[in-house]
Amino acid sequence: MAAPRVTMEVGNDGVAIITLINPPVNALAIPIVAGLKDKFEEATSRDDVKAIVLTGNGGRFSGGFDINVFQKVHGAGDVSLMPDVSVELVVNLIEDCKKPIVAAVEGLALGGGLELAMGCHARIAAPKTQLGLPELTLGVIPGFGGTQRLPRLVGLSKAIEMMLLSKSITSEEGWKLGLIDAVVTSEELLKVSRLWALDIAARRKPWIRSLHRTDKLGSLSEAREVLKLARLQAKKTAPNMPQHQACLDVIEEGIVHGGYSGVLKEAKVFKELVMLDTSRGLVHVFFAQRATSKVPNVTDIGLKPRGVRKVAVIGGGLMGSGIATAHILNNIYVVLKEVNSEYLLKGIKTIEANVRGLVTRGKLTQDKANNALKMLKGVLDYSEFKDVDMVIEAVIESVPLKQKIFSELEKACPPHCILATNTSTIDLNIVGEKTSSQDRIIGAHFFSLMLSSSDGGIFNPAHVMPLLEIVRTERTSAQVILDLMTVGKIIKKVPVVVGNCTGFAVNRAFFPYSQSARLLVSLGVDVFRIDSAIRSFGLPIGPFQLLDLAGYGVAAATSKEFDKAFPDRSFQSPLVDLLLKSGRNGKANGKGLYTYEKGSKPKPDPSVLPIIEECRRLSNIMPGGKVPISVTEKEIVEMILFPVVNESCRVLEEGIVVRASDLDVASVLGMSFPSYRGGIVFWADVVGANYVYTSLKKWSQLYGNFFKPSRFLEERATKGIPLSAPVSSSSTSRARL
Ligand SMILES: C[C@H](O)CC(=O)SCCNC(=O)CCNC(=O)[C@H](O)C(C)(C)COP(=O)(O)OP(=O)(O)OC[C@H]1O[C@@H](n2cnc3c(N)ncnc32)[C@H](O)[C@@H]1OP(=O)(O)O
Repeated sequence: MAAPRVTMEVGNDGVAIITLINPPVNALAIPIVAGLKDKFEEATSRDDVKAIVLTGNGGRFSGGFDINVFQKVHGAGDVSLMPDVSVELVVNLIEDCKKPIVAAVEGLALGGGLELAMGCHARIAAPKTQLGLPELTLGVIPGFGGTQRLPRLVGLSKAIEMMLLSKSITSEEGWKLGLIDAVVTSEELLKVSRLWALDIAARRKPWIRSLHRTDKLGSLSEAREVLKLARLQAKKTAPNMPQHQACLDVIEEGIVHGGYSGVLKEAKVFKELVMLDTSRGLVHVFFAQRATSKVPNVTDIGLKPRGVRKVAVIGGGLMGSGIATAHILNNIYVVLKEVNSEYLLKGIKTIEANVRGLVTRGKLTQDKANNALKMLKGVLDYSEFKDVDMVIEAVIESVPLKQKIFSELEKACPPHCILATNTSTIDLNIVGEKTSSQDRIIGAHFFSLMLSSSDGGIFNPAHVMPLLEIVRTERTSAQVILDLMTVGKIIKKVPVVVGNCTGFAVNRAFFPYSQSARLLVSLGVDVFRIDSAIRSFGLPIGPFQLLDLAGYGVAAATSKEFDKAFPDRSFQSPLVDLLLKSGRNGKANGKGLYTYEKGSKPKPDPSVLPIIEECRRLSNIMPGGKVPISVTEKEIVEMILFPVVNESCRVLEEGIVVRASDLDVASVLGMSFPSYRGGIVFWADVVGANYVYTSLKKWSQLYGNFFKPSRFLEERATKGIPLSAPVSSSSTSRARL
C-alpha cells in the first residue's frame, strides 16, 4: 500500500485543492498531519493561490485521527507521541489563514476529520455523508477543537447529543442544522467548493470562523441548565466512563471563557483521558472488532463470498423469529417453517411485532417495515427449500430432532445450500452425524439476551443482539464459513468464528460466572450484594438478576450440560432447584429473587431468604459449617470473574478462538462485559495473570477444585507471559480450528 500523503494542485482559477490520501478512510496519520501543515503553509505563502479547498481522496473525506497512534501512546505510555493539531494546524493554519478554506466533504467526516472541516470557513458536502464526533467511544473527547466548534455550529443541545451518544448525522441533517453550507452531488462537489472559496475571497459569501461564533450558544444560564441535565444523564448512563463528564466540563470552559480557552482545555483533558485504562480498553475493542474479519485460511485464500438471497429458518420460536427478523430487515428473503399452522402464525406474529417495535422506537420507517415484511413467507413443508441458499435450524435442543431435520434438509435443499444450526450447546458433529454434508454444516449461534438494568432486564431478541458466533467443525469448508461471515455482516452482526465445543466461546468461557455467584451464596455472601458488586464493576445486571430474567428452567438445563462436560470443575448449587420447588420461576412468573412490578425497578424479595438459608444448609460449605465468609466488593467481583478468566484460558489453549481479542469482542457483545475494560482477556492482563493465578490458587485450597487454576494460566502467570499473547501451535493441545 502506498504511503499516506497529502497532495496539492493549484488550478488556473487560483484555487489550491489539498487532498488527503490514506485509504481506506483517509485516517489522519502522523505523515498526513505533517503533510497538511506543509501544504497549508505553502498555499498560504504562494501568490498564485487565492483560496483553498480541502478534500479527501476516494470518496471519503476522513475517518478521523489515526487510532493506531492511540495504541502507540498506550504501548509506550508516552502521550508526547500525539502531534499538536488543534492549535498549530486547525486554529493557526486553517481557521486563522488569511485565505479562505472550504472543506469539500464526501462519504464520511468523523472525529478529527469533521474537526478539520469545522475549522474551515465553509463546508460543502455530497449527499448522505456521515458526520460525527465518535471520540467518546474510544475513551477520549474530540481533540481538534470539536468540543468548541460543534456547539457553535449546531447549537449546544444537539452538539452534546452528537458527542455524548457518538451519534452521527447525514449531510442533509447537517445542512438543516447549519453544520453544512450546501449539499451538492458528488460530481459537483469540487466545482461548487472552488466557487464557494472564491466567493468568500471576493467577500460575496461570509468568511466565518466557527470558534468566534456565539449566536447558537444561548445565554449562559440556559447553557448551564443544558449542561446540568446532560451531566445527570451521563452519570446514569455512563457511570464508569470519565470522558463523558470531562467532555461537558470542556464545553463549559469554552462557553464561560471563550472558544480559544475551550480549545486549550480540550487539548489538556484529551491528553489526560488518552492515558486512562478506559481509553486503552475501548481502543483495544475497536481494533479487536475489526480483527474478527480476518480468519486465517478462510479470508486470506482468495475465496469470494457467494450471494445468499434466500434463507430458510426452521422453528418460529423466540430465536427463530428473531433470526428471521434480522434477515428480512436486511433485504434477504426468508421462508419460515413450522410444524403446524398455529405455531407458524405465532412465529409470524412475533416477527411482525419485532418489526413494528422498531418502527415504534423510531429505528425503522413504516415503508421499510412494510418492505421487510414482504420478504417473509411462512410454510409447513419443504417445497420452498429447493432454491434456498442457507437454512438456519432453530428448534429445541434435542439431538434426535436436529438429526432428523438435517437428514431431511440434505434431500430438500440444493447442494450448495449452507446448513446451519442455532444450537447453543450441542456438538455440531453430532447434529450432522446422519448426513454426508459435513462440509456445509456450520453453527450460526445468535444471542438473544441483552442485559439492561432499567426495567430489571430487557429481553432483546436475536435481531437486536450484535454478536453472531460462527461455529465451525474440522470439516466445515472455508467457503461456507466465509459465506456465513458475509451474511452476518449484511444483517449487521459482528461475526466471530469459533471452534466446536460445549458452549462454544462465550457460553463456555462464562459458564463459571453464574456458578461462582451461586458458590458465593453457599459460602454465606448475600445475593443482592453480589448483584450490586457486579453492577458497580460495569455489567448491566448481576448474575442473580440475570438468572431471574433467563428463567430457572433454562438455568437448570444449561447447568446440567456444563456439569456433564466439565465435571472436574462444575459447582452444583441446590439454589435453582429449591427456587423452582417453591413455585418461583424468575421474571417470567413474577416470582424470583426479586419482585417485579410494572414500571418500577425490581426489588430484592425478602421472602426468598429462607430458601437461601436452606440452600446454604444443603451445600454445607461455609467454614465451620455455619460461618459466612467475609469478603469485600472487590473480592466478590474477583471470585466471580477470575473463574471466567480461568475458563477463557482453556478456550485459548484449545484454539476455540482464532485470537484472544476475539474472546474480548465476544465477551463484550455477547455477555455485556464492559467494553471500557477491553473484554475478559484484556481485563485479566490489566489485572495481571499472576494475580489472577495466585488468587485462584488460594481459593482452590480453601474452597475446592472449582477455582483450580488451569495449566495455561499457571504457565503464563509463572513465566510472566500475557494471557493475550498468541498461542503457539505446539502448545495448542486440542486445536479445534
Ligand atoms: C483528536 C481526534 O478528535 C481524535 C479522533 O479523531 S479519534 C478517531 C475518531 N474516528 C472514529 O472513531 C471513526 C472510527 N472508524 C469507524 O467508525 C469506521 O472504521 C468507519 C465508519 C470510518 C468505516 O467503517 P467501515 O467502512 O465498516 O470499515 P472498517 O472495517 O471499520 O474500517 C476499515 C479500516 O480502516 C481502519 N480505520 C477506520 N477508522 C480509522 C481511524 N480513525 N484510524 C485508523 N484506522 C482506522 C480500520 O481499522 C480498518 O482497518 P483494517 O482494514 O486494517 O481492519
